[in-house]
Amino acid sequence: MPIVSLTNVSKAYPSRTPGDGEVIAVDDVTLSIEKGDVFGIIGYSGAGKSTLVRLINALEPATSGTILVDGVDITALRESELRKVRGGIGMIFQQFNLFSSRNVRANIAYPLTLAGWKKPDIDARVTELLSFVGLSDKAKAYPEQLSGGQKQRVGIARALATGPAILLADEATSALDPQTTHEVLDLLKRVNEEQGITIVVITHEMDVIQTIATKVAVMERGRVIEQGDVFDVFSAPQNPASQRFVGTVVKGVPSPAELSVLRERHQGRLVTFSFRDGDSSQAQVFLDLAAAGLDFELVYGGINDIRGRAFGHLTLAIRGESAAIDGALAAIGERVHVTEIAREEAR
Ligand SMILES: Nc1ncnc2c1ncn2[C@@H]1O[C@H](COP(=O)(O)OP(=O)(O)OP(=O)(O)O)[C@@H](O)[C@H]1O
Repeated sequence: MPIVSLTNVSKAYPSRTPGDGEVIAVDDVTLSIEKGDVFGIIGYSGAGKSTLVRLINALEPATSGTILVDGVDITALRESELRKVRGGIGMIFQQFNLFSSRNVRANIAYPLTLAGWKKPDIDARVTELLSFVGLSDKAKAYPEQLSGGQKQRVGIARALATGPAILLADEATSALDPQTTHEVLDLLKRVNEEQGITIVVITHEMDVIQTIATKVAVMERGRVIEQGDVFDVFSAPQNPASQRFVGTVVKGVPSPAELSVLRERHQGRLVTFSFRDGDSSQAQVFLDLAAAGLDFELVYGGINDIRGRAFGHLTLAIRGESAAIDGALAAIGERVHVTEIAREEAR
């Protein structure tokens, strides 16, 4: 059973511009998140990601549709019952949202105090969490004495304090440098793998998804335009908007500017071969082209790794008789994805 499931969920807000009608922030979204997933939600600013998370978190009511969290329809609950649902969901934020007047230990203890835990139990739990996030030596420090990465570790410890089943991360690494981002992502991976917590990651940073997510949903103008296994969406995105996103992080696909440079420098037809693990080997492609009597050179390429599975793109400039090229590409196209990105131009 999914831990979170949305069916035809929409959320409309009155527009911030008076007299301007409504903004449909989330538009007819259906998705399910399985227990143990690291589920990424990506999309440009304004796509509706934060609104979607506020709906899952029961911070806002949906305008229509059904939202099940752990099998409970939260759209039908009263405020007192919603509070219980929120207790099972931890949240971390881009700006960390720590209390600057409290030290690290007191920040992490805060939700436990709210939940009515006894002092010795709080102390033991906070000590355990400090060790899990690697900040045992910072218990007495104040947020302003910490680096961004350390602050987010405190945020994670605080979010985990009451033992939630789900952790929502809203742009949790967007304020961090790349090295610190990777340390925080490693910690989130441990939260998922060692504690079995389902994580929902909202981000506009594709490499965050590539590093930790198992599933991904791409949002555009309130809608989910593509969703699936990260490997599938990244290695063969179907929707043009997802292709644009994925193109920003996937190695091996020339950008339009790079393509015109390639076009300038190399004669022949420029063809990209896209490989996914299990497909026919790159060597076989070269052998097939050679067997067809074609002349070719490798002009662009790259291999990507997503959680141990590889895919890649190689662009070749192929020269020879047009019919021979067409025949070879048709035969190779039976086994690997072939995209002709530029034909020979008259020079
Ligand atoms: N309280 C609100 N009142 C009116 N409009 C809102 C409100 N909250 C969000 N919106 C609008 O809904 C749309 C989706 O916003 P949302 O913040 O969910 O997008 P996002 O993908 O999270 O973007 P960002 O990354 O910039 O936060 C935007 O057009 C936004 O202006």
